Amino acid sequence: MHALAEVAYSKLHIPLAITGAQDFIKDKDHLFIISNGHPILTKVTGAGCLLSSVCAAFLAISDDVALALTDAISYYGVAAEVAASKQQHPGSFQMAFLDQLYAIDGSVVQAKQRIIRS
Ligand SMILES: Nc1ncnc2c1ncn2[C@@H]1O[C@H](COP(=O)(O)OP(=O)(O)OP(=O)(O)O)[C@@H](O)[C@H]1O
Ligand SMILES: Cc1ncsc1CCO
Repeated sequence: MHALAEVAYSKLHIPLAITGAQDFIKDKDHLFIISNGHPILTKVTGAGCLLSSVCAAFLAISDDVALALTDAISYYGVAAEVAASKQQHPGSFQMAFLDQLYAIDGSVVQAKQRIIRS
């Protein structure tokens, strides 16, 4: 994935995000690697589509695409972790996740986010 991010950026020359167990955000100056989230997200249809919408919301209020994507994806992953600590089955998790996207604030995200900058 790290190599894919580098190759994709070298061809496209636009900021990009590749999501999965780890998330890679690449632009001209930065590579951010996020290790938040939870495997149960793969059991919920639309988790990637909803993340795209969350990214759009963060991008709408930021001048820096890579930083906005990093903030959006780490927030999303932290919300999933908190929700998964409360609900372990996909249907209940989906509701708990939506609740945590509403409930968590910046201090929770800052305390739990795992981001490597390189
Ligand atoms: N194994 C995992 N562990 C932790 N987080 C994960 C895992 N897999 C996906 N995620 C998280 O789930 C979210 C959605 O990413 P994912 O790569 O699953 O999207 P997608 O494949 O495009 O989704 P969709 O199935 O909706 O098309 C991201 O925030 C990502 O970090
Ligand atoms: C293809 C598709 N249809 C509903 S959700 C989804 C995946 C995007 O998250």
